[in-house]
Amino acid sequence: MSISVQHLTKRYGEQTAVNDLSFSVGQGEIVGFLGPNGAGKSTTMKIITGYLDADEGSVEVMGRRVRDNPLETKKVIGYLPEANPLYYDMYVKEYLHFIADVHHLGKDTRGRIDEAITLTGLTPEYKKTIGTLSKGYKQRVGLAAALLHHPGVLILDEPTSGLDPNQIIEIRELIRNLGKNKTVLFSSHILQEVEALCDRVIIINKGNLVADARLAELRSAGSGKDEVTLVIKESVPASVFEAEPLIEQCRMKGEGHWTLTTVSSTELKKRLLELSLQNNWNIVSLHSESGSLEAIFRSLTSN
Ligand SMILES: Nc1ncnc2c1ncn2[C@@H]1O[C@H](COP(=O)(O)OP(=O)(O)OP(=O)(O)O)[C@@H](O)[C@H]1O
Repeated sequence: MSISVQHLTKRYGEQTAVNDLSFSVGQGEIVGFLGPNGAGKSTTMKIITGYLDADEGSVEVMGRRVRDNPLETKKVIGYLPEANPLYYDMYVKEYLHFIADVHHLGKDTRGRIDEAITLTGLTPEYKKTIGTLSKGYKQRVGLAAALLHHPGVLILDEPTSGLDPNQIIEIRELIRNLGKNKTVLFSSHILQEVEALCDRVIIINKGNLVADARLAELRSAGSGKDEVTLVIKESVPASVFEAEPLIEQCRMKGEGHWTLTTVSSTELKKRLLELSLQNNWNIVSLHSESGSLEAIFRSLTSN
């Protein structure tokens, strides 16, 4: 196993941020680490990378126990923290030199920097100071810094957060390429991204593991529940849907925009058409989806 997390618990004062969490990631896997805000993802990643100590449990990365060998483990891990701390006054190459020195890369420094710049697509921008780069390029600098020492494991905390759609696609491609010969654990709130990049997901909620499965397994496990999206021009109270036996859960996503969970989308759509006739609703759209990652994520993390 590249990463093995065993019974990890981390408390901040009274709050348990990570609770008896266990999972492992095999060599060469790209695994998505999901959970709502505050679920404990960053805390777990900081413990895996040796930047934070756990209260209980243990972590091994490529056979090294993180707590016993923090320096040794840092050599095999490339970490992109959520905040991506960078020195904005430094030139890109200057910063990468600084990181290379931290890793004692010695005579390999130049070659490694050029390689990381090429790999992360920084070539057109590397002559600038970091502070003048766009957010997407700053993220590439963080990734280049994480790659310099040729780590076998990459831990990326929300690598595409705050980027525009083009940058998201570019960074995603980059992660996909890096994942060809590295183990990658990355956190994200973008479920399509997770679907595009990985076969397996680990989902936590309030510090607890709620799913650790291949996407295909999750989808078939969740396929007993369908989601129907109804958009109507009229504004109606939730009680209209709550009174319907076919509807297990209703959520308003916007004025007249409803997401309804049911065991039978076919039956529910028929019923919604009846309701729209009875109440003179103007339907803008009515469609269903079964076993979407979004629906599964919500059902696992909604308490
Ligand atoms: N240094 C700290 N001191 C006290 N509480 C903390 C600290 N760091 C995190 N927490 C709390 O621990 C919980 C888990 O936080 P964490 O940042 O690990 O969640 P997350 O899943 O990464 O969230 P997000 O998706 O919003 O980044 C949160 O309730 C957070 O407020």
